[in-house]
Amino acid sequence: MSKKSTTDQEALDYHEFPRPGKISVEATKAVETQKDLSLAYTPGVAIPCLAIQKNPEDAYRYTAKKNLVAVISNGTAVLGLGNIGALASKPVMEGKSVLFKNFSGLDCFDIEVDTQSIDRFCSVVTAIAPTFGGINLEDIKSPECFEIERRLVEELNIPVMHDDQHGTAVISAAGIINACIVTHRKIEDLKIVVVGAGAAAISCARLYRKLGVREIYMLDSKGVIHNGRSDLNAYKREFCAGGYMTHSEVFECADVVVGLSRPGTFSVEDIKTMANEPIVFTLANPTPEIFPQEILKARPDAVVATGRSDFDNQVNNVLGFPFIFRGAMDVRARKINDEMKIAAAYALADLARSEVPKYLSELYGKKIKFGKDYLIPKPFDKRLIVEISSAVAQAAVDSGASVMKDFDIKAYKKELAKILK
Ligand SMILES: NC(=O)C1=CN([C@@H]2O[C@H](COP(=O)(O)OP(=O)(O)OC[C@H]3O[C@@H](n4cnc5c(N)ncnc54)[C@H](OP(=O)(O)O)[C@@H]3O)[C@@H](O)[C@H]2O)C=CC1
Ligand SMILES: CC(=O)C(=O)O
Ligand SMILES: [Mg+2]
Repeated sequence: MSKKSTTDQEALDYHEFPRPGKISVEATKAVETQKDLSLAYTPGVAIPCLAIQKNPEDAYRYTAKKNLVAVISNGTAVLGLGNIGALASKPVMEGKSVLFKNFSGLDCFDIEVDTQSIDRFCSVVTAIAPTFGGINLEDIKSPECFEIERRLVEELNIPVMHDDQHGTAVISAAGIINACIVTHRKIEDLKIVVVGAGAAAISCARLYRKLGVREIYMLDSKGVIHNGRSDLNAYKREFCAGGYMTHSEVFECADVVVGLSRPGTFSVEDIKTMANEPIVFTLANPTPEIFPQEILKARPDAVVATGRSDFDNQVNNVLGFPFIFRGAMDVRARKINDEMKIAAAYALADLARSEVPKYLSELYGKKIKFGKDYLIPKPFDKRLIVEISSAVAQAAVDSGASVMKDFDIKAYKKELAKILK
């Protein structure tokens, strides 16, 4: 497969024509007569306003809040492109909005906030939060993203999740669970190298530990993170290797490498020294740390995944955020906790191991079957919304993140199945 599956001009044309951008707003009520206008606007609109003033819960009844997510970025870590600014991040945020709508039926506004100050960013998000039923933070650089998410989760009573952290953690965890099955490994025996020590890397490594992984080495732009370094923030310090180790040493006999950094941060020479059937996830976007064909040339026994849509095994948070928010919002969870993330990871892994519907094989032009080249479901799998959102909703109810009474997962699954019909 060539390194470039689409041309730059195709990408620009897609975004420009037939009208600029990727999203629009649609009305859900008719406003065609004087009577409609009197109901939708003044005087009729005053009635739900006053109802909501009296009982804020009524916002979920009379407005679009229940089904509306905000994708919010300050453009400081856009894909792997770096700090390109709020405005330049807009195509990515519009893209996430489209994916919310198409894959989970959630409506979405993208909001680009032009500030690098944690205080200012949090006060903007807090101020606009009443509009939304959930807030997906996106492409905010580390370490600021950790403090931003912590504060907003604490302050707001709707689900807030930094997608690059937790979406990525859930999907890569699902990929690792299934790669272990394919290569006959136990998760608790894995030696994992995480290349990158930013938003995605730290949260992925935290989730791997929660799944039972004991041996994790992390690298940042200065090398291996170890006790002897004095330049580490508190988040990186969680992943200190005991003593000094070289870059090459951590790769020796490693079972898994997860790249969450930028192109070229590790090499095929590193992969050559890994264990048999190495699990190699090169997840930097848009350009992976190493392209799959180079990995497979050096190590034909490798199990490989990227974050991109044009290769097999797309380990990308698109498999997470639409469904995690759908499940969390439908049961009015106040938070997205670890139980919900772990439930999502196992549900994703399980789904990949079940028989693949014919329409997916037709869409991808080949027979798709669980194995080395199909570790993780395809984004167009219509069962994702049913299986992942229901697992998340059930975990929210079981863990107390939602106080919903009488949650009926069977009935909920039936409702979910109707969304993409
Ligand atoms: N597939 C997917 O679903 C996702 C992929 N990603 C991708 O992961 C990458 C990182 O994203 P994110 O965590 O948000 O960004 P951050 O800016 O938070 O983190 C980037 C990290 O890369 C590290 N890095 C840079 N150069 C090197 C190097 N030579 N060796 C080792 N580490 C290095 C940085 O080190 P330092 O701390 O020293 O600066 C930093 O820790 C991006 O390419 C992004 O597209 C992110 C989310 C989802
Ligand atoms: C996929 C994604 O969110 C990223 O690369 O930043
Ligand atoms: Mg992102």
